[in-house]
Amino acid sequence: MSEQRTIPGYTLLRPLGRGNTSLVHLAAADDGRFVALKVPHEQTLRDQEAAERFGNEVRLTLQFRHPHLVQGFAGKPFGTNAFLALRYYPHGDLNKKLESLPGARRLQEAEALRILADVASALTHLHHLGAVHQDVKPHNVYVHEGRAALGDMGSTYFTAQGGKVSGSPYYMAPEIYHGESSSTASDVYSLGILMYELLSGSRPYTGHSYEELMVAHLTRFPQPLAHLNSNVDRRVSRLAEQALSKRSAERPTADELRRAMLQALGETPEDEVYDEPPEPAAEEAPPTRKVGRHGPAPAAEPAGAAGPAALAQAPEKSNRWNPFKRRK
Ligand SMILES: Nc1ncnc2c1ncn2[C@@H]1O[C@H](COP(=O)(O)OP(=O)(O)OP(=O)(O)O)[C@@H](O)[C@H]1O
Repeated sequence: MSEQRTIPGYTLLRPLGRGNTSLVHLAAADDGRFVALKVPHEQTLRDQEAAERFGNEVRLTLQFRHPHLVQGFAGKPFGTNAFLALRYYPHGDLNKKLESLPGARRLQEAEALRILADVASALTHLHHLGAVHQDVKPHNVYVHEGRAALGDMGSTYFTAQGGKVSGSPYYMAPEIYHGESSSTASDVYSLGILMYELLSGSRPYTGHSYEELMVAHLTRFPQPLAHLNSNVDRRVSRLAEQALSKRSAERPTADELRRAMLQALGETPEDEVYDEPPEPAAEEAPPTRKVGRHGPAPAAEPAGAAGPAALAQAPEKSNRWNPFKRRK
């Protein structure tokens, strides 16, 4: 069973949680460090699209460095020993935290603003690098001592290179429901939903099915945040509403949201500092594929294309591995 696999260099201590793609264990690395060790399910390794998604998460998590992105220490993108060693968050993800709150899923105002500012900071960084996260939601936010980090790079892609459109129905922007490309503005929409959720205690759009949620995102308008929580800073409330604009061009940037949240916390926002040069442009920029976890099934892999096993053998800098490159 995948759950029993051993990963050289780590001692598995106990399971932390199970997702669709992987089982996550608390593990001790040989250097003594505790990590959250993600090990893909056997099923994930057998399914080409799922395996590539895991490989994508490993590569990008190890590539990005930012105080508000979950840090990756080591990993192997493909093969039977595939894994990803991440910074361990003892309290788990933000969704768990919200579920454990008595009564409404509502945090203290300052705590919510700090988490949101940190997530906006992570998105500002990714967007600066030309990347779109595509899965901003409480399940993918980790909090320790009041500070948040955004995780799960499985669906992340560089816009210059294209990627599969994806998202989670409660947080997905109207253009994605329409089958259009995602963009940095789609991440801002998801962040807008998260702002509503954390600052009002409930999501702006609910539904019992994908279709109900789609209708809500495409046709309804949320109540002003200030009506749901009169304590919310006016500018934050207005920007949250703008972040949920049906038209992506009318949404603010992640950096505008970050600045507004910090100002609401009584701070003077500083510019984000970028140590990392932006990713060099791809030699070829294929159009975004309009498929994904919530879209139509992707086209079958043509014979002869490099599969996960072949890609696992590829050297780090080889042109053979590029999760965003369109396979002909
Ligand atoms: N760095 C971490 N520290 C502590 N717990 C973690 C960490 N990463 C993941 N977990 C826990 O493990 C569980 C599964 O993680 P996650 O949802 O990322 O799995 P996944 O299978 O990769 O995701 P998906 O379901 O989106 O494919 C979650 O409940 C989460 O709380």
